[in-house]
Amino acid sequence: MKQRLRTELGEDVFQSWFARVEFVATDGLSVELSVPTRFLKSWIVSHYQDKLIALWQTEIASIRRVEIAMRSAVRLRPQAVPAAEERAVEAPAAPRAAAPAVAPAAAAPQPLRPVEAESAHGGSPVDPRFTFETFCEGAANRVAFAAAKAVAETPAGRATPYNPLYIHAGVGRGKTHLLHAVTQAARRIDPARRVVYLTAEHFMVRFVAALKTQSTLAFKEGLRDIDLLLIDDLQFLQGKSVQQEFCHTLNALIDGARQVVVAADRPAAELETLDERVRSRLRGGVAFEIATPDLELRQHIVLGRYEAALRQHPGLDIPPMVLDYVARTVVSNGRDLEGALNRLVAQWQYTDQPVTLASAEISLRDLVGVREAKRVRIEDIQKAVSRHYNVSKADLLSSRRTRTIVRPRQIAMYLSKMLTPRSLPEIGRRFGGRDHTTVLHAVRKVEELMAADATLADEIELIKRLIDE
Ligand SMILES: Nc1ncnc2c1ncn2[C@@H]1O[C@H](COP(=O)(O)OP(=O)(O)OP(=O)(O)O)[C@@H](O)[C@H]1O
Repeated sequence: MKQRLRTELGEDVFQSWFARVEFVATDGLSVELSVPTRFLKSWIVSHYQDKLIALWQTEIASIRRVEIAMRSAVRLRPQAVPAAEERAVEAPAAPRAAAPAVAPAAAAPQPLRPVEAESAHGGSPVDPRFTFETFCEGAANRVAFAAAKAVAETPAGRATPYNPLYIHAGVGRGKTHLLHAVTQAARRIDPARRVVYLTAEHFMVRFVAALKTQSTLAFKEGLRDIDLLLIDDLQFLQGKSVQQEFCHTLNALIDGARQVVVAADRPAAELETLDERVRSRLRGGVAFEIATPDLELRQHIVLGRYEAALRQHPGLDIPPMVLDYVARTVVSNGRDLEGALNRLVAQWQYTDQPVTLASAEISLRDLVGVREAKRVRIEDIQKAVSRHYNVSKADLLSSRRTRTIVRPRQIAMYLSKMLTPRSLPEIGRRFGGRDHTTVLHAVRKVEELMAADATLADEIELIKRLIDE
């Protein structure tokens, strides 16, 4: 993989950013890599995440995410990473390199620590910088924010009326930030309250480990004996037995008036691979969406980040006009805003050139105006294709082999593979229980036809547009 990166990116870029990246593990869905410094992590995440995913997918098609951990943050490390030490490894001898690298989150004026390692409560690590104080409130997240605060402030042994509280939003809009904030505030307000924050992946890993060591009873009891359980990235909870166990845990906690908070990237009803019992239990609670940030919230986030960066680099100088430009043009989410600011700080830090509107325009080219892609569902594709070709959805899913139906069906399968993250077997299931090889054949066939027939290619483009609308 390193060799491919080197070829794709060139020796210089590879040496600057990837020479010290190490492979840690993969579970087929995500790949974990590690890097030695926070800055390197933030840089790779904001600049190369998609490229890494695409490269890994050429090796393992099911890969959906690449996660980058800091090597030293994986294990318990009680005190701050000395920023200067980070810089010493990081900085390609540059005029402003004496200043510390910008933190990826809106740091409060406190010593920066790496993500808190596995907590004493046995949960996943939480980032000490993700607090209510560093979370910017706005129209997009006001209700979720208020509900999250109410959860944190509710005394042990009681639950809010939002139980489970289900928070959903597209990438980078602050779900994890909010869950970490609840976790930390709840522990601070009442240290006796048993609070456990777990990513769905961590939940799975624990469960599988408990199965291996035949300690599932201890695992179950451990989870049912807590006051507040927060589960992040629920969309990654895979596997029948693990979902059943999660369902039992949900039932036991909610029925016992213990609070549960769940975050995911889409509404519960759309978590198609999730056990129906879990979905229905989640629907029994209250769901709030965090919407895309409006201009006011984006300005707020940019200023919060800038102030945090200023505390680290007292000489930092990014003109207000440029900050405003970032807030006005990077419209997708908090993560991209953070990435944009990190880039400008790095530009200031390493180039010795003033940050101007013109230079910002160049360095933020790929972030400007990017809107979050609409999540497309297989049903939307089936609907658009049946409308366009005037065949019924039942025909698309049927085993009829008439040419007028086979072609639209193949096109619908092709679009499902192109526009959704669903796997070939799953698409097959959603098209009347077909085998994954049938879907693969459809994808190849449509690609072949499109290459030979420009009219068909245009037609498919048109259907895509209809789906987007
Ligand atoms: N309202 C906000 N105020 C301050 N920071 C924010 C806000 N929204 C997002 N961010 C910042 O953007 C970054 C991404 O947020 P976070 O990781 O919480 O997103 P997420 O919704 O969990 O995304 P994903 O689903 O990709 O994990 C974080 O650094 C977070 O601090």
